Amino acid sequence: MKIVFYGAGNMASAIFIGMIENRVVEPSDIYLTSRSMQEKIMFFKEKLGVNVSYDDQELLKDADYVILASKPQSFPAVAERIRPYLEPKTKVVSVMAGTQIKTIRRELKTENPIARIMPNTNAMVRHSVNGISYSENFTDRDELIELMESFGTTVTVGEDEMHNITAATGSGSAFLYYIYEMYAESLMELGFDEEEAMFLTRNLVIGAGKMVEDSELSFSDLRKNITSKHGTTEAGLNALDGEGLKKILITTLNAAASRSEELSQDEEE
Ligand SMILES: NC(=O)C1=CN([C@@H]2O[C@H](COP(=O)(O)OP(=O)(O)OC[C@H]3O[C@@H](n4cnc5c(N)ncnc54)[C@H](O)[C@@H]3O)[C@@H](O)[C@H]2O)C=CC1
Ligand SMILES: O=C(O)[C@@H]1CCC=N1
Repeated sequence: MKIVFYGAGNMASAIFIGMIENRVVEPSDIYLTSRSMQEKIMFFKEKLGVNVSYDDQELLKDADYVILASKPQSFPAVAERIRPYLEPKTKVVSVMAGTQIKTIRRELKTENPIARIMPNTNAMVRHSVNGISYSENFTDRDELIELMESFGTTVTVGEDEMHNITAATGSGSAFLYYIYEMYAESLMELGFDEEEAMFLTRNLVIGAGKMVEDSELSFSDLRKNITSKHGTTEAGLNALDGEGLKKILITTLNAAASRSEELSQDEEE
């Protein structure tokens, strides 16, 4: 198998590290390239044993998959590199938020099968949620799904649903991290020093995550098990509801999904 990544940043590295650690590919199956010779990419070569090249012809020769893992704004430059050497057998897989299949087809000037995936950086710990949608001619889907399930779970969606998946799970962990960040800062307001606030928050989050993983209870039942009548938790939850937490989250998710739609419209102009 030959899998070529254009881009070796946060998302690409979470994917290829996930695939290698879970042994669905050999490090020698992975080929990386980036915009410039970067220390980071050489680190991956030395640490993991993956291939690194800046020769597009060599990279794309006999490739089974090419993974588009740059920012959407860099895609025209990436497409220029790929276009001359893309072989008919190579399946194109994009992780770029908001870049539509028809745009990828147009920029690459190709009829090759194209899939869009929307993973998240939890791929590093095998817990990415991967939205996936395909061009009609992407018929051989099982192999791609197997590759993706090595670093998480896969949900097949229509391309128009990608905006919501991008908001919900592509960006979603950043929203949760931000809440943890704000929680730690709020503990400092309560009187803990920074080290204590980070220690307490980190262990709280790890413990809650493990409870979600191990327990069969719903989020709501887990919460209710902590909430005594007229107790401290109830007082805190009432305050949280009073501030309109759900409304804040709906606004957050709508903003992210709308930005994904905007990105897909920008490219049509
Ligand atoms: N970071 C995340 O959590 C997620 C990111 N994505 C998508 O993944 C893509 C990459 O995001 P990140 O990894 O966070 O960005 P990043 O900035 O960490 O990495 C971007 C990579 O693209 C490379 N690149 C730029 N121009 C290039 C060119 N002309 N030729 C070859 N490589 C080139 C850069 O050298 C770099 O390695 C974005 O399109 C984003 O929408 C999707 C899901 C989650
Ligand atoms: O912020 C972004 O645009 C990318 C897409 C999903 C997560 N990160």
